[in-house]
Amino acid sequence: MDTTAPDSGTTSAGLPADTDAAVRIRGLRKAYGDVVAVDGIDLDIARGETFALLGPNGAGKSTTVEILEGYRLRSAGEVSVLGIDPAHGDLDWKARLGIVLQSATESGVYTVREQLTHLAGFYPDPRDVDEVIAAVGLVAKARTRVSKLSGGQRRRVDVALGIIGRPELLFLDEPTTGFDPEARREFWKLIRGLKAEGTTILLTTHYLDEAAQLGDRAGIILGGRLLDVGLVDELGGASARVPIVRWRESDGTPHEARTERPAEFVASVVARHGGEPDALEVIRPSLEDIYLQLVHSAGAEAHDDEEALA
Ligand SMILES: Nc1ncnc2c1ncn2[C@@H]1O[C@H](COP(=O)(O)OP(=O)(O)OP(=O)(O)O)[C@@H](O)[C@H]1O
Repeated sequence: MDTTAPDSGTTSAGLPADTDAAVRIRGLRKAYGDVVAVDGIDLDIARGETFALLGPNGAGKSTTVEILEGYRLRSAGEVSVLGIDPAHGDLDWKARLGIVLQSATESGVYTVREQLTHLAGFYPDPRDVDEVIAAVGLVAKARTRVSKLSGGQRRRVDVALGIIGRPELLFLDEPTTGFDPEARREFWKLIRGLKAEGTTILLTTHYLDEAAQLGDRAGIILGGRLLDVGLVDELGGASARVPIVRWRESDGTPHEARTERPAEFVASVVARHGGEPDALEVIRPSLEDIYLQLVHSAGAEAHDDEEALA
């Protein structure tokens, strides 16, 4: 499986300066005592790309992302983020990153505007505070203390804090948790705008529709390993995307068939029924369907291997 971005060269030794790659990861491993959280990941993320890192709870997403952000030290492997090893990233390097962590903002005594103005002061070329407040939909709350905001509104403050410094690379760790559906769509618009400006984005999310909406490519991580990486529209390969026809027989039994020729198949079901079958639908598997399929079959394989060893 090729997990590297299509336009970046690979090397066997070291991590040469690669102007196209915002993130380069080779053989990344992280163990917490006996727990191996990340178990040999290779991945490139190209500049300007939006990459969605997906996987179940405990798969190793946050550990990987925190190593890239310089918050955690790796056990082994090589990593380069904007050309710098995050284990040795200085303040200039940090100023080029935007980070929206999983946990929400705590500094509740300041207003939204005060907090953003304060943080903007640390960056060489920050965005306009009021523009950012408008972009995250908090104009009406700009003078409100963060402690008085709802959970979803605080999350919007987190996103605002993550983008105020005009980052080259933005890390979004489950950014829309707690957002109402309209706010999520507004957030997607904001992210598309950042992408259009050339921002590289690494997104982790449990909302597969969000990954499908925003991601150019996605990777599925399970047990600390990358199970699959590809263009969002191609993940899982062609076989995972074969249309599904569902209908109910006259005795009420539900049926499902996968076919490359759904129209022909439906015609045969209609002919057999002598009319419209109950609850007929033709669907193309969504990213969520494909994700669940991949994660379940990898889980089943791991279980079979364990049984064979027992
Ligand atoms: N500080 C820590 N000490 C010990 N084990 C840890 C620590 N942080 C994470 N782990 C373990 O490492 C594994 C990967 O955790 P990680 O937080 O990276 O997963 P995740 O994919 O981000 O999960 P989630 O979707 O729940 O956020 C888990 O088994 C977790 O229990």
